[in-house]
Amino acid sequence: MEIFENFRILDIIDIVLVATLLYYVYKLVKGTVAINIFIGIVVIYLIWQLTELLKMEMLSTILGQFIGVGMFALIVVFQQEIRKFLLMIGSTNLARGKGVFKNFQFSKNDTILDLDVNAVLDACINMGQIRTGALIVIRRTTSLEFVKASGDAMEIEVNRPILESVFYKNSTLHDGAMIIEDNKITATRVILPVTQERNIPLRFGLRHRAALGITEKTDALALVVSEESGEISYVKNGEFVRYKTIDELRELITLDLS
Ligand SMILES: Nc1ncnc2c1ncn2[C@@H]1O[C@H](COP(=O)(O)OP(=O)(O)OP(=O)(O)O)[C@@H](O)[C@H]1O
Repeated sequence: MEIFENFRILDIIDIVLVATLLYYVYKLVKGTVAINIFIGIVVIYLIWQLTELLKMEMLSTILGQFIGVGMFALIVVFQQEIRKFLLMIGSTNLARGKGVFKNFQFSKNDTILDLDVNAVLDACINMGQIRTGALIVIRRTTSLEFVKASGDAMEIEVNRPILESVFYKNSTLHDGAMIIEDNKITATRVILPVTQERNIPLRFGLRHRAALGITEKTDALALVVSEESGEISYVKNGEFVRYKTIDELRELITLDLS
Protein backbone atom coordinates (compact mmCIF):
# COMPACT_ATOMS: atom_id res chain seq x y z
CA MET A 1 0.00 0.00 0.00
CA GLU A 2 1.06 3.59 -0.68
CA ILE A 3 1.03 4.52 3.02
CA PHE A 4 3.61 1.85 3.83
CA GLU A 5 5.80 2.71 0.84
CA ASN A 6 6.32 6.21 2.19
CA PHE A 7 6.92 5.01 5.73
CA ARG A 8 10.28 6.28 6.92
CA ILE A 9 12.38 5.41 9.97
CA LEU A 10 11.68 8.95 11.21
CA ASP A 11 7.96 8.12 11.30
CA ILE A 12 8.66 5.21 13.65
CA ILE A 13 10.71 7.51 15.89
CA ASP A 14 7.86 10.02 15.71
CA ILE A 15 5.30 7.42 16.82
CA VAL A 16 7.54 6.13 19.63
CA LEU A 17 8.13 9.68 20.90
CA VAL A 18 4.41 10.52 20.86
CA ALA A 19 3.62 7.25 22.67
CA THR A 20 6.29 8.00 25.30
CA LEU A 21 4.96 11.53 25.72
CA LEU A 22 1.39 10.26 26.13
CA TYR A 23 2.58 7.65 28.63
CA TYR A 24 4.30 10.31 30.79
CA VAL A 25 1.32 12.65 30.57
CA TYR A 26 -0.94 9.74 31.62
CA LYS A 27 1.44 8.88 34.51
CA LEU A 28 1.27 12.48 35.70
CA VAL A 29 -2.50 12.80 35.68
CA LYS A 30 -3.28 9.21 36.76
CA GLY A 31 -5.29 9.19 39.98
CA THR A 32 -6.07 12.93 39.80
CA VAL A 33 -9.23 14.68 38.63
CA ALA A 34 -7.23 15.78 35.60
CA ILE A 35 -7.40 12.22 34.20
CA ASN A 36 -11.04 12.75 33.17
CA ILE A 37 -10.14 15.98 31.37
CA PHE A 38 -7.19 14.21 29.73
CA ILE A 39 -9.38 11.36 28.46
CA GLY A 40 -11.99 13.89 27.26
CA ILE A 41 -9.37 15.76 25.26
CA VAL A 42 -7.96 12.59 23.70
CA VAL A 43 -11.50 11.52 22.65
CA ILE A 44 -12.32 14.94 21.12
CA TYR A 45 -8.96 14.95 19.31
CA LEU A 46 -9.58 11.48 17.87
CA ILE A 47 -13.09 12.47 16.69
CA TRP A 48 -11.62 15.62 15.12
CA GLN A 49 -8.98 13.59 13.25
CA LEU A 50 -11.70 11.18 12.10
CA THR A 51 -13.90 14.00 10.78
CA GLU A 52 -10.86 15.42 8.93
CA LEU A 53 -10.16 12.04 7.40
CA LEU A 54 -13.80 11.58 6.35
CA LYS A 55 -13.85 15.19 5.08
CA MET A 56 -16.83 16.14 7.25
CA GLU A 57 -16.08 19.83 6.75
CA MET A 58 -18.49 21.46 9.19
CA LEU A 59 -17.88 19.22 12.19
CA SER A 60 -14.13 19.19 11.67
CA THR A 61 -14.07 23.03 11.48
CA ILE A 62 -16.03 23.32 14.73
CA LEU A 63 -13.87 20.75 16.51
CA GLY A 64 -10.71 22.31 15.04
CA GLN A 65 -11.70 25.74 16.42
CA PHE A 66 -12.54 24.17 19.76
CA ILE A 67 -9.15 22.47 19.97
CA GLY A 68 -7.37 25.70 18.94
CA VAL A 69 -8.95 27.72 21.76
CA GLY A 70 -8.77 24.68 24.03
CA MET A 71 -4.95 24.83 24.01
CA PHE A 72 -5.06 27.99 26.13
CA ALA A 73 -7.68 26.50 28.44
CA LEU A 74 -5.44 23.44 28.82
CA ILE A 75 -2.48 25.47 30.01
CA VAL A 76 -4.69 26.94 32.74
CA VAL A 77 -6.35 23.65 33.73
CA PHE A 78 -3.12 21.64 33.74
CA GLN A 79 -0.90 24.33 35.22
CA GLN A 80 0.23 22.07 38.10
CA GLU A 81 0.76 19.04 35.87
CA ILE A 82 2.74 21.00 33.26
CA ARG A 83 4.94 22.31 36.05
CA LYS A 84 5.46 18.79 37.41
CA PHE A 85 6.21 17.50 33.91
CA LEU A 86 8.86 20.15 33.26
CA LEU A 87 10.40 19.48 36.68
CA MET A 88 10.42 15.76 35.90
CA ILE A 89 12.32 16.43 32.65
CA GLY A 90 14.66 18.89 34.36
CA SER A 91 15.55 16.47 37.13
CA THR A 92 16.12 13.37 35.01
CA ASN A 93 19.50 11.71 35.20
CA LEU A 94 20.42 12.92 31.73
CA ALA A 95 19.59 16.52 32.49
CA ARG A 96 21.59 16.31 35.70
CA GLY A 97 24.70 15.25 33.83
CA LYS A 98 24.86 11.51 34.36
CA GLY A 99 25.52 8.72 31.89
CA VAL A 100 27.41 9.80 28.77
CA PHE A 101 27.94 13.29 30.18
CA LYS A 102 29.08 12.30 33.64
CA ASN A 103 32.71 13.13 32.99
CA PHE A 104 31.94 16.65 31.88
CA GLN A 105 31.29 19.26 34.53
CA PHE A 106 29.12 21.83 32.75
CA SER A 107 28.12 23.89 35.74
CA LYS A 108 28.17 24.13 39.52
CA ASN A 109 24.93 22.15 39.69
CA ASP A 110 26.57 19.04 38.30
CA THR A 111 28.68 18.57 41.38
CA ILE A 112 27.58 15.94 43.89
CA LEU A 113 25.52 17.44 46.70
CA ASP A 114 27.56 16.94 49.77
CA LEU A 115 25.01 15.79 52.36
CA ASP A 116 25.64 13.49 55.29
CA VAL A 117 22.72 11.20 54.40
CA ASN A 118 23.50 8.85 57.30
CA ALA A 119 23.18 11.64 59.88
CA VAL A 120 19.83 12.73 58.43
CA LEU A 121 18.45 9.18 58.26
CA ASP A 122 19.70 8.21 61.73
CA ALA A 123 18.00 11.30 63.14
CA CYS A 124 14.76 10.41 61.28
CA ILE A 125 14.85 6.81 62.58
CA ASN A 126 15.36 8.01 66.12
CA MET A 127 12.64 10.66 65.85
CA GLY A 128 10.30 8.02 64.43
CA GLN A 129 10.95 5.73 67.39
CA ILE A 130 10.08 8.43 69.92
CA ARG A 131 7.19 9.75 67.78
CA THR A 132 8.66 13.16 67.12
CA GLY A 133 7.27 14.71 63.93
CA ALA A 134 9.72 16.21 61.44
CA LEU A 135 9.74 17.75 57.99
CA ILE A 136 13.10 18.07 56.25
CA VAL A 137 13.52 19.58 52.78
CA ILE A 138 16.76 18.95 50.92
CA ARG A 139 17.60 21.38 48.14
CA ARG A 140 18.83 20.09 44.83
CA THR A 141 19.06 22.53 41.91
CA THR A 142 15.96 24.73 42.32
CA SER A 143 16.42 27.66 44.69
CA LEU A 144 14.36 27.52 47.91
CA GLU A 145 14.79 31.21 48.76
CA PHE A 146 11.06 31.87 48.19
CA VAL A 147 10.13 29.64 51.13
CA LYS A 148 13.15 30.26 53.33
CA ALA A 149 12.01 33.82 53.92
CA SER A 150 9.04 32.53 55.95
CA GLY A 151 11.33 30.85 58.51
CA ASP A 152 14.44 31.58 60.56
CA ALA A 153 17.71 31.66 58.68
CA MET A 154 20.69 29.80 60.13
CA GLU A 155 23.85 28.09 59.04
CA ILE A 156 24.69 24.95 60.97
CA GLU A 157 26.53 21.88 59.75
CA VAL A 158 24.18 18.87 59.52
CA ASN A 159 24.57 16.44 62.39
CA ARG A 160 22.23 14.04 64.11
CA PRO A 161 21.91 15.68 67.58
CA ILE A 162 21.17 19.10 66.07
CA LEU A 163 18.52 17.67 63.73
CA GLU A 164 16.83 15.89 66.61
CA SER A 165 16.95 18.85 68.96
CA VAL A 166 15.38 21.17 66.38
CA PHE A 167 12.33 18.91 66.07
CA TYR A 168 12.18 18.05 69.78
CA LYS A 169 8.62 18.88 70.85
CA ASN A 170 9.56 21.49 73.44
CA SER A 171 12.03 23.22 71.13
CA THR A 172 11.00 26.66 69.93
CA LEU A 173 12.18 25.67 66.44
CA HIS A 174 10.20 22.45 66.03
CA ASP A 175 7.24 23.88 64.09
CA GLY A 176 7.29 23.96 60.28
CA ALA A 177 9.98 22.62 57.96
CA MET A 178 13.77 22.54 58.04
CA ILE A 179 15.72 23.38 54.89
CA ILE A 180 19.03 21.66 54.19
CA GLU A 181 21.37 22.91 51.48
CA ASP A 182 24.51 20.91 50.73
CA ASN A 183 25.47 19.84 54.25
CA LYS A 184 24.06 22.84 56.10
CA ILE A 185 20.78 23.51 57.87
CA THR A 186 19.96 26.90 56.37
CA ALA A 187 16.47 27.54 57.77
CA THR A 188 13.99 26.21 60.30
CA ARG A 189 10.30 26.94 61.05
CA VAL A 190 9.73 27.35 57.31
CA ILE A 191 6.14 27.42 56.02
CA LEU A 192 5.84 25.42 52.82
CA PRO A 193 3.18 25.55 50.11
CA VAL A 194 0.62 22.81 50.67
CA THR A 195 -0.41 20.57 47.77
CA GLN A 196 -3.90 21.01 46.32
CA GLU A 197 -3.98 17.35 45.28
CA ARG A 198 -7.21 15.68 46.43
CA ASN A 199 -6.29 12.03 46.06
CA ILE A 200 -4.18 11.75 49.19
CA PRO A 201 -5.15 9.28 51.93
CA LEU A 202 -6.84 11.01 54.87
CA ARG A 203 -4.22 9.81 57.35
CA PHE A 204 -1.79 12.28 55.80
CA GLY A 205 -2.23 15.74 57.26
CA LEU A 206 -0.62 19.09 56.62
CA ARG A 207 2.97 18.01 57.29
CA HIS A 208 2.79 15.45 54.48
CA ARG A 209 0.81 17.80 52.25
CA ALA A 210 3.51 20.45 52.69
CA ALA A 211 6.19 17.91 51.66
CA LEU A 212 4.16 17.09 48.54
CA GLY A 213 3.61 20.81 47.87
CA ILE A 214 7.27 21.85 47.90
CA THR A 215 8.40 18.87 45.82
CA GLU A 216 5.68 19.66 43.24
CA LYS A 217 6.96 23.20 42.85
CA THR A 218 10.70 22.50 43.03
CA ASP A 219 13.06 19.56 42.49
CA ALA A 220 13.82 19.40 46.24
CA LEU A 221 13.57 16.13 48.17
CA ALA A 222 11.56 15.88 51.39
CA LEU A 223 11.65 13.54 54.36
CA VAL A 224 8.69 13.42 56.71
CA VAL A 225 8.63 11.70 60.08
CA SER A 226 5.07 11.15 61.21
CA GLU A 227 4.33 12.15 64.77
CA GLU A 228 1.41 9.73 64.81
CA SER A 229 2.95 6.57 63.35
CA GLY A 230 6.69 7.26 63.45
CA GLU A 231 6.80 6.30 59.76
CA ILE A 232 9.40 7.97 57.53
CA SER A 233 8.09 9.13 54.15
CA TYR A 234 10.33 10.08 51.26
CA VAL A 235 8.78 12.56 48.84
CA LYS A 236 10.05 13.56 45.40
CA ASN A 237 8.39 15.29 42.41
CA GLY A 238 5.14 15.67 44.36
CA GLU A 239 4.85 11.93 45.04
CA PHE A 240 5.62 9.50 47.82
CA VAL A 241 8.58 7.31 46.85
CA ARG A 242 8.13 3.68 47.92
CA TYR A 243 10.96 1.85 49.64
CA LYS A 244 11.19 -1.38 51.61
CA THR A 245 14.14 -0.95 53.95
CA ILE A 246 16.10 1.95 55.39
CA ASP A 247 19.12 0.81 53.38
CA GLU A 248 17.07 1.09 50.20
CA LEU A 249 15.94 4.57 51.24
CA ARG A 250 19.57 5.54 51.92
CA GLU A 251 20.52 4.36 48.43
CA LEU A 252 17.60 6.21 46.82
CA ILE A 253 18.48 9.51 48.50
CA THR A 254 22.17 9.14 47.72
CA LEU A 255 21.32 8.45 44.08
CA ASP A 256 18.92 11.40 43.89
CA LEU A 257 21.60 13.70 45.25
CA SER A 258 24.35 12.58 42.89
N1 LIG B 1 2.54 24.40 55.34
C1 LIG B 1 3.36 23.86 56.25
N2 LIG B 1 4.69 24.07 56.14
C2 LIG B 1 5.54 23.53 57.02
N3 LIG B 1 5.16 22.77 58.07
C3 LIG B 1 3.86 22.53 58.23
C4 LIG B 1 2.89 23.07 57.32
N4 LIG B 1 1.67 22.66 57.73
C5 LIG B 1 1.87 21.92 58.85
N5 LIG B 1 3.17 21.83 59.15
C6 LIG B 1 3.79 21.12 60.28
O1 LIG B 1 3.13 19.88 60.45
C7 LIG B 1 2.76 19.74 61.80
C8 LIG B 1 1.64 18.75 62.01
O2 LIG B 1 0.68 18.79 61.01
P1 LIG B 1 -0.33 17.56 60.85
O3 LIG B 1 -0.54 16.85 62.14
O4 LIG B 1 -1.51 18.09 60.11
O5 LIG B 1 0.54 16.64 59.87
P2 LIG B 1 0.43 15.12 59.47
O6 LIG B 1 0.76 15.06 58.01
O7 LIG B 1 -0.85 14.50 59.96
O8 LIG B 1 1.68 14.50 60.23
P3 LIG B 1 1.72 13.57 61.52
O9 LIG B 1 1.59 12.17 60.97
O10 LIG B 1 3.08 13.87 62.05
O11 LIG B 1 0.60 14.00 62.43
C9 LIG B 1 2.47 21.14 62.24
O12 LIG B 1 2.59 21.25 63.65
C10 LIG B 1 3.57 21.90 61.56
O13 LIG B 1 4.79 21.85 62.31
